[in-house]
Amino acid sequence: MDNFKRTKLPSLDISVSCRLIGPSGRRFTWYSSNTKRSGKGTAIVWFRNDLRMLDNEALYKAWFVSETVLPVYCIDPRLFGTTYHFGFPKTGALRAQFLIECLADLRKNLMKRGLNLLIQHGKPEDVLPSLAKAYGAHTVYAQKETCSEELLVERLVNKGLQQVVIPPSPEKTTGATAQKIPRLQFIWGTTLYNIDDLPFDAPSLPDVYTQFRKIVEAKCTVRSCIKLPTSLGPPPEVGDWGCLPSLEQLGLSSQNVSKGMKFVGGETAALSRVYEYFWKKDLLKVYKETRNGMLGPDYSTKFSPWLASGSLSPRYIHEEVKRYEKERQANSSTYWVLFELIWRDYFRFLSIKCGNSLFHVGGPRKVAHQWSQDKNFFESWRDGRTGYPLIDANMKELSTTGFMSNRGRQIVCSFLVRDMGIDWRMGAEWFETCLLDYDPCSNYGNWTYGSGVGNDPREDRYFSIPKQAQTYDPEGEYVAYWLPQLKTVPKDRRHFPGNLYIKQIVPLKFGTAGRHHKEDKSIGARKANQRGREARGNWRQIG
Ligand SMILES: Cc1cc2nc3c(=O)[nH]c(=O)nc-3n(C[C@H](O)[C@H](O)[C@H](O)COP(=O)(O)OP(=O)(O)OC[C@H]3O[C@@H](n4cnc5c(N)ncnc54)[C@H](O)[C@@H]3O)c2cc1C
Ligand SMILES: Nc1ncnc2c1ncn2[C@@H]1O[C@H](COP(=O)(O)OP(=O)(O)OP(=O)(O)O)[C@@H](O)[C@H]1O
Repeated sequence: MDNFKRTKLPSLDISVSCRLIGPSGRRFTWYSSNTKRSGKGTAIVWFRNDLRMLDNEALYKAWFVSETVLPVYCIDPRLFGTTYHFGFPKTGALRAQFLIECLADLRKNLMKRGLNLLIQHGKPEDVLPSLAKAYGAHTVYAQKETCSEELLVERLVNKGLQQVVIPPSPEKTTGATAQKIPRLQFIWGTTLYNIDDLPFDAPSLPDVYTQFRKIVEAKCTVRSCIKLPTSLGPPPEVGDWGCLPSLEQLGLSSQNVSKGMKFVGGETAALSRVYEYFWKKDLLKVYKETRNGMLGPDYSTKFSPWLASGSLSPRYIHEEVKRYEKERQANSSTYWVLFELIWRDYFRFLSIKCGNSLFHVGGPRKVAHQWSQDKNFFESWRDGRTGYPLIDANMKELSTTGFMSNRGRQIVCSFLVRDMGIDWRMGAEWFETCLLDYDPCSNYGNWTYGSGVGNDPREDRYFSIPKQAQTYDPEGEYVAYWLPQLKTVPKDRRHFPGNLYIKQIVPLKFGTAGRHHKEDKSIGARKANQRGREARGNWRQIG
């Protein structure tokens, strides 16, 4: 594993795996030829974080209630601005590239079914009302979002549509009174469990994950995937379907993934990865044992970037897990993928309950704590220069590939907030920039959780670097992969190489527990350590 150079994800040839898993393959058909549409006129599908065909209810509904569907994606300039407090790029180049690939794939798949994707550069609240007017659309369908930035856009689009009056079409109306305002219809589509099937409403959502999980597992069922008809046409008459943006047009410079994992955007790649992980490599049966790994493509599913962009439906994963359990085997690993997807659901529903407190410094519990915003500390964390190989390797993986394992994310979060005492929102916003799988609910949910301001029954979770290194990278393989200068260091010293590596920027809150760590006694280091201690407050060690 140490010498893997760069892995494309999925590593299968997409066109080959598509044939294996596609409609003519051995799995159930995704497209149904029986359904008849019964609607009139034009409906718009406003694609957001649901960049897929399979199990896309908004697309299905729009098709069903119309004679023609106009699929639209708006390149919203706000997504390419800066993060809220600290001014980092709102979308980094790697996620932007992934998004462009998702859009190209969606367009290709829509064309296969007799439609296309209209790409518009502009804010949805400007684009959609004018399209609704130009095409006389009676309805705009879109997937519902839950965080305030997206909710604001929803309100603005709705307001814009209220100003649009669709004149009666001459041949189909009898009186002049049939003028209409296009409706905005939201569809719930991000989670495994549908919000309408929950046995509680958002304000009474259990605060603790385990309670939430036990209730939904006992009382709810996961709905089946929505199947689309084989043909979605005819398309509306569109002069120019628009071009996909280049990174430069989005104000970003192209970034080559030189090592680690290169994720390919789009539904086709997403379905290939599911096929590869479950069926071809047969990894689902060992997921629970491998999921805490950090190195390589196969220790965990790597579904998250496709889930976040909506190129992959969690309900499809559920159906595939159930099929695997029937055809191969069911064990705690096959269940555990669903267990993790319920975490994702939990953070999504929590975002409705918590509102903006999810983004506030005190988090949902409104914890008062003195955080530091020391630029030097933060930048050393961000750039992978803390002097702790485990932190530095993970941060380098993040900036090189846009991905970091769940284990790595917990460790670097704990280090930033507990060992360095830095404002957790700086870390969360940096993740917002970099992560391919960035999702406001899962990101801010996990950050508030990890920094002790969320709904964690264990408020003071501290991840001890020596212990984490010993357990999850005992041979130092992971750190040597990302920090090649450590390759020549003996394996048992790779995590604490002393003067063979850069100086540690702060001491660990609970020390290095006898590892090969020489205290740095320089004046600069003493000052930095003191600043660190002042900022770090009183966390207790549990990890
Ligand atoms: C500080 C921090 C920030 C995070 N930010 C994000 C984020 O912005 N977007 C995101 O999708 N995940 C986030 N996670 C959760 C988790 O790290 C990733 O979902 C996971 O590492 C993705 O890899 P995978 O698909 O191989 O996961 P697997 O282990 O294969 O899990 C399967 C799926 O379950 C879901 N899942 C697993 N763990 C979690 C979790 N803790 N919270 C929510 N969903 C989970 C994901 O959708 C994942 O794809 C964050 C975790 C931490 C600690
Ligand atoms: N999708 C999203 N991605 C990232 N951040 C989001 C998203 N939706 C909402 N937010 C964040 O929610 C917060 C908005 O909360 P609010 O309106 O309460 O801000 P505020 O009161 O001005 O914040 P503060 O008091 O911290 O300055 C902002 O931090 C905003 O970035």
